[in-house]
Amino acid sequence: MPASYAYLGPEGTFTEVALRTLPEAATRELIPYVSVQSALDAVRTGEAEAAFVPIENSVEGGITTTLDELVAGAPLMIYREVLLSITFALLVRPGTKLSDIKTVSAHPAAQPQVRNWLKKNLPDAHWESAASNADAARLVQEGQYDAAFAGEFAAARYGLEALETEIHDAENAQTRFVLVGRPARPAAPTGADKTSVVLWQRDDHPGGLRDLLGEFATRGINLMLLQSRPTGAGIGNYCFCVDAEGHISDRRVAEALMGLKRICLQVRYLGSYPRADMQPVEVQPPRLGTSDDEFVAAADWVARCQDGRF
Ligand SMILES: O=C(O)C(=O)Cc1ccccc1
Repeated sequence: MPASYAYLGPEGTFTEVALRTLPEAATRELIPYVSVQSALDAVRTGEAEAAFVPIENSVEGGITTTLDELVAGAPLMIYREVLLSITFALLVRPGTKLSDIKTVSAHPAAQPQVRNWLKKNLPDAHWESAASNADAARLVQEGQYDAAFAGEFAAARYGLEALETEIHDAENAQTRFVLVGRPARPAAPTGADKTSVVLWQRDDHPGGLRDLLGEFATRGINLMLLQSRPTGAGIGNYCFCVDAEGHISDRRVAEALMGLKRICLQVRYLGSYPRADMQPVEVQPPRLGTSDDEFVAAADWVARCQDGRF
């Protein structure tokens, strides 16, 4: 049996479409799971080699179920990311008219992307959350709901028709997906990489978050995501999910992680992987002293001082 990738199913999700854009997916068995949790569990138990799940969208931010799964439990690592532009179709059983629709369903992350359209076109329709957009389509096929927001491509799979297409409140809405596996040596740097970590503060004090962010700022590292998630230990207790430009093998990134390790209660490394947009990482101001060579030279100098060879 070939190694398998678990993904947020059932068949016909945006997740499946995004997964199939990865060359390595062609050589794996792709297995749909009913939820992000179950797909990631399959990785943790060794049932699947990796799982492919949505993690962030440009309209609403982080997909919290995915972030929370990565933050807690046995450590996992992000290997790859994919960006997909998203527009929704309104899928119904053949013959259904707009005026027949009393209930609509989709994944919760779809709601902020279709809210204005719904208000204008179906102001009285009742929203029912589904485990995924394709699952909403499946439930429409079964007769549980009247309409689903999903990819137009899901219509054929579930015997539905698209009453409307190209539904999107925000232009250029994109969703980011990640391939998650068990911890392993990160892939070699490409020059266009990002590094994901979760940070827990040691204590609550004024400027605490600034101290964490300062470890990146002083080394010229730009951030691409900062999302706080409750730790579950009471109101006001948060950890921070951070995506930073660069690879752990870049000296400035490694030094920032060392700085964070010293000042944080806990740091969870979630991986270094190529950016989907393949934009080369440019060191941000302060540029002075943030290149690999300068870190090496400075470390050499300290070693020579310690040796009395300066
Ligand atoms: O992949 C899907 O179809 C999902 O249900 C997740 C999702 C939700 C909203 C936008 C893109 C992907």
